[in-house]
Amino acid sequence: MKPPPLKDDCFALPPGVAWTPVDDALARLRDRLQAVTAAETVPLAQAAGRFLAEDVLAARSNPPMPNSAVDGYGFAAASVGEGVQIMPLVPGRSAAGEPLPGAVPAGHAVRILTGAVLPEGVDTVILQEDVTAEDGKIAFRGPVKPRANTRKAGEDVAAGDLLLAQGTRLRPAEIAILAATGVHTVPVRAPLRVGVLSTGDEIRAVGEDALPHQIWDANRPMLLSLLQGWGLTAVDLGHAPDDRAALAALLDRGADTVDVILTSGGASAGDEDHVSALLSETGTMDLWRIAIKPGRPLALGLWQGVPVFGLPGNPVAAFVCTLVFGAPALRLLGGGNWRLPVALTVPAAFSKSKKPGRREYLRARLDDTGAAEVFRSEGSGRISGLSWAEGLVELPDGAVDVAPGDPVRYLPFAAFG
Ligand SMILES: Nc1nc2c(c(=O)[nH]1)N[C@H]1C(S)=C(S)[C@@H](COP(=O)(O)OP(=O)(O)OC[C@H]3O[C@@H](n4cnc5c(N)ncnc54)[C@H](O)[C@@H]3O)O[C@H]1N2
Ligand code: MOO
Repeated sequence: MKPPPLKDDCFALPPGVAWTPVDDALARLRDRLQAVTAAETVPLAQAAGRFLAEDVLAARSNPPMPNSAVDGYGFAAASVGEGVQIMPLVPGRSAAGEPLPGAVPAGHAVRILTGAVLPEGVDTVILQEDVTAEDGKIAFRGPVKPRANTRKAGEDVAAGDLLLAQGTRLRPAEIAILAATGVHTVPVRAPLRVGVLSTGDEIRAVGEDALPHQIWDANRPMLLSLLQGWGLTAVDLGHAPDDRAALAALLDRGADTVDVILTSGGASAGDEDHVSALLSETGTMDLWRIAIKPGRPLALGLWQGVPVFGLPGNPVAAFVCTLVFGAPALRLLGGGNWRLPVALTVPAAFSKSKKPGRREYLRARLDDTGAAEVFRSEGSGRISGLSWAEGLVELPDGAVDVAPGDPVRYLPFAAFG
């Protein structure tokens, strides 16, 4: 079942807006985007990493019956007083998977193992370390706390409880709770297919020969591997020269095979910026001039109903825009909940005087003391700095003077996606 398509004007900005603050751009993406992938039911073994297409209720309680949390002896707390207690043991035992048939009479105890169902007449368990067992009897010191060392039926989750909400990503912990509560097939979204293409006459594909005025395509392999790391289906759509027909053909191919397209290069308004030009022709394009550094030009549009993120060509800008805007947007498009990365507040290991007007993302990593150091250059073509970095320092939209020791927001790369 395929959800309805996105609206033609989903990326429209209010008229007269010049520089869109990052938070406004994010709010707009959150409001305008929705799941575009089909819902399907898959066995739990194939559900890891997927987003739930519907709320899921627990099919059974966890645990299903009251059981023992320890290896020891079970009895009714009501039979236990203060001081030394001696209790006869009933024959047999209750083990996990092998419950004791029948009841344990008042004043009697039963051998019980971790995970075993509490037999009728047992509500409390004493640790075997606290007991002397001899000649079919046990001795221990009272009082005991009623229900000690036991787990109530449904104390974790009760049958019929809302287990996981629509849009939840199924991580190992979610897989475990689904398995434990008897939900063995799950309604999930199909994996989001994201196509990546590069543009520009200067670009040569990895493995091709490059003349001195040509450069190898760094963005496409970078973005494809970033998307794969996020558990998305990354599809290589190739490279288009600065030629509108060739680019249109690649976009057509993308529209037939993927759910979202990321392009890099040609996003601004230069003579050869065909991504923005083509998307403008379809009438669905909005060039978002976002108050962000790096990554100012971000062209957003629909190509035959498929959302296109026209990323800037500079590799650092393409990477940062994919993290800042792509990660939450792709999550929504794939059926997930809106989620922004959680920043750590850490001391700065650098100084910087920042002008007002746009939010800045600096390539950064934490030093031995946990302070954020930043790459020596802010050049948007300096790919080596991305490799040096392990995250980004986010400086606010307004002016700020950062001195060593001042708190700054640090976003580890792992916090995105
Ligand atoms: N007059 C202005 N010029 C530029 C502005 C501006 O505001 N006014 N902004 C600059 C900034 S900032 C960026 S970022 C770029 C973005 O422009 P495009 O998206 O049109 O990118 P291109 O011009 O196609 O490429 C920019 C740069 O990146 C290199 N590149 C492109 N694709 C790849 C690739 N796949 N792998 C590696 N490197 C790539 C390309 O060769 C250029 O050097 O515009 C600025 N100009
Ligand atoms: O997007 Mo540009 O590379 O901001 O610096």
